[in-house]
Amino acid sequence: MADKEYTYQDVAEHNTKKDLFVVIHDKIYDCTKFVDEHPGGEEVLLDVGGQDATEAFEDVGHSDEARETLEQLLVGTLKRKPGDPSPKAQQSSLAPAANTSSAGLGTALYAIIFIGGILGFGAFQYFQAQQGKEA
Ligand code: HEM
Repeated sequence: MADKEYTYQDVAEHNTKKDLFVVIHDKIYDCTKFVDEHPGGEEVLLDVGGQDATEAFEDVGHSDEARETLEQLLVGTLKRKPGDPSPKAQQSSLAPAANTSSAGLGTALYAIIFIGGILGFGAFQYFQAQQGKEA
């Protein structure tokens, strides 16, 4: 059932609280059972019912747990037809991950430079002390 293909027109028919599909990253999710449980409220889900909710979903910065929940709601993939809206926020799904990892690298680099500085300073002090002894 999860590999069923839906067009935008098919998805658009599922836009009520009793029958609620959303499109996120070109996958179709059936939120009907989830709508009452959504920590962000039913209103926001109903707003994007039957439509592409990629941007709305990503803008909130949902947790990994939310993404796991999402996978359980998967019912199919989007079948694009000419003239359909273009994919939304495709890159932005990658951007936060890329940013996080580069931020992590940045911190590590600072740590290495900092430790390197301390080691260098220690060596310098040691060197000076040795020279002092010789003189
Ligand atoms: C079917 C898709 C969705 C799932 C599975 C889902 C799941 C969740 C989960 C588990 C949370 C709790 C916080 C977290 O773990 O990140 C959450 C919070 C939230 N969600 Fe969603 N969500 C979905 C779609 C949406 C959409 C389309 C919107 C539209 C704006 C939205 C708006 C919010 C907001 C505003 C919160 C924050 C609530 C708060 O912290 O008070 N969600 N969602």
